[in-house]
Amino acid sequence: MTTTKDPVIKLANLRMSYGGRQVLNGVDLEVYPGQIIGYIGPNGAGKSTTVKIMLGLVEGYQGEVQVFGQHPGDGDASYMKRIGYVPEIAELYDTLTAREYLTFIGELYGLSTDEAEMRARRMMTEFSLGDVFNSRITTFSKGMKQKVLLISSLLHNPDVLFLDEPLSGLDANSVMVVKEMLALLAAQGKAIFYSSHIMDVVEKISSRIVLLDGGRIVADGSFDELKAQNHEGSLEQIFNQLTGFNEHQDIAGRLVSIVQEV
Ligand SMILES: Nc1ncnc2c1ncn2[C@@H]1O[C@H](COP(=O)(O)OP(=O)(O)OP(=O)(O)O)[C@@H](O)[C@H]1O
Repeated sequence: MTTTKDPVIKLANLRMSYGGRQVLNGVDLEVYPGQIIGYIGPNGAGKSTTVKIMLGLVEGYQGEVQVFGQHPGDGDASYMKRIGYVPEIAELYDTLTAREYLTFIGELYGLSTDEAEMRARRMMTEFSLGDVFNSRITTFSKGMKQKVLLISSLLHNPDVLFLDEPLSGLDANSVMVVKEMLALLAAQGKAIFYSSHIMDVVEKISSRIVLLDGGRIVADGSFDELKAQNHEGSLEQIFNQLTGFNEHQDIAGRLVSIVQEV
């Protein structure tokens, strides 16, 4: 992919092993402002590991990692203020109210208390959660917690967003709001790393799709480019083809047989 802008993220020959087992086998990737990267791959492909390395949460990798020209783990974490992160499994502080939690997160990202609280309140209201701003997060439904997480990743107006299954638990109306919001943010120059197993959403929202399999990038391009290269109709079919998976009917049949055995 060619562009005149500098990459916000650059990975070169990124490798990582856990206990002698290689989980990243040389990942090369440059991400540019305005891109929505659909970052996909089978379970265990290495998606979360890559993201955690970029966030400075995992060390011990080999190869080159640059985020806004900085190297994670070099002691200067100032680039983190330009990043928003929605993890797949979140450690929300359930005993706090949404106001307390979001104000705390906003302050961590360098906002004043008043600014963090005001921005959080306004975003909560837009997500129809204005009435529960002062309620404890422990009382929230899964979708409500997901909205709080999304808000927490956006409070400080980051330049790069890492989103892992960001639509998890959201109702159909909220899904439309978030998809539209991501498109608007990308149009303003934000780079968005969108990791999900929901292929039809990835297909629609991504300007570029990166498919990781076995710790390697096996496809990188727009959906139309991948379609032209693979002669398949949907991203789900391209995913199946590139990851060599064509056994879903056999496996489903065997599972149903087991279910029916008793
Ligand atoms: N802390 C760890 N210790 C040992 N192995 C790990 C650790 N974290 C991840 N792994 C292994 O690294 C491989 C890649 O894991 P990773 O979580 O990056 O995959 P993923 O692509 O995000 O998968 P999923 O789609 O299931 O979330 C897996 O085989 C996993 O078991």
